Amino acid sequence: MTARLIDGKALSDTVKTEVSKRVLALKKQGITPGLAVVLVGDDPASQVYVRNKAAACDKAGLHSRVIRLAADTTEGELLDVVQELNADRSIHGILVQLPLPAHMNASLVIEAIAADKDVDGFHVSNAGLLMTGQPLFRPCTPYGIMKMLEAENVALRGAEAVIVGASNIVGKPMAMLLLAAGATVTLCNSKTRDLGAQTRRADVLVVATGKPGIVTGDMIKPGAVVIDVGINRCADGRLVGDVEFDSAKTVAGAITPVPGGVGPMTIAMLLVNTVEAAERRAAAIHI
Ligand SMILES: Nc1nc2c(c(=O)[nH]1)N[C@@H](CN(C=O)c1ccc(C(=O)N[C@@H](CCC(=O)O)C(=O)O)cc1)CN2
Repeated sequence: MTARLIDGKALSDTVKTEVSKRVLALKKQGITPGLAVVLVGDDPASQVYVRNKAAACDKAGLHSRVIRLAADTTEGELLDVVQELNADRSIHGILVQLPLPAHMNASLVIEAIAADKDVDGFHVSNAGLLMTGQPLFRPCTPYGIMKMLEAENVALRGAEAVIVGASNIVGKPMAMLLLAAGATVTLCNSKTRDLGAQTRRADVLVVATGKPGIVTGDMIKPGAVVIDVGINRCADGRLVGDVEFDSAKTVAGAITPVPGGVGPMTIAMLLVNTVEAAERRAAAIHI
């Protein structure tokens, strides 16, 4: 058996085309959705992601503003930039690219972003709204995964969903979205005993640990849908996921590739959240 490939690149193009139609409708009302991306330091991967976010905005007709700050910027200086963006009417969405340099408290910075511009969905009030089933912004990676599962017609009601990795930006919000869709959710972490015993129960398996090859084919239930969130660069320059692709594809029913799976969907859903923020503001003006 060879698993069906879930093409995140193709689906992200479809989502971005939908976004550009919504942007056009807003422009007819005199509103151009604006996204501000703040990058602190010179992490090479973050630079690529930020460039790709700005390019995706330009292509879909959104206004983007990238603010690049030196690695030795103080937390206070960064908080001042965030406050300026909170007050800027041309900006509907703000994100601070993670990871931040070690001398900064990421939670403090995220909490400084106005919750109604927090298009990453990381602010505590947005995490709370998601947890209580009234999401304002769904975090982009889990939101993109839900879109992929929907596009693949994966039945989630009553399904066993196992998530490996309990981060605030992927694992925990993923658990909330799958739970809301009716799945029975198991959230594994680095202390989980006998990880394979958990993953082998999964109809839907999401792996987001940053550990290349942590899940191998023998840890997957035959026919399962496997979503690989990991993006790890090997010494030879190749990108690999957290799932050992060659052994997994012989067992899974469907699997996301790396690259070309979850990553492109993260950026597409960021555009969706930004347009939603602009639409909400437009609706508030017209009430
Ligand atoms: N503020 C945020 N920081 C980070 C987030 C986030 O959602 N918000 N997620 C990740 C990084 N990330 C977006 O920022 C991201 C990662 C990967 C991709 C992507 O398209 N990957 C490509 C491969 C790209 C490459 O060549 O390196 C793929 O998988 O096909 C997009 C966005 C951490 N930080």
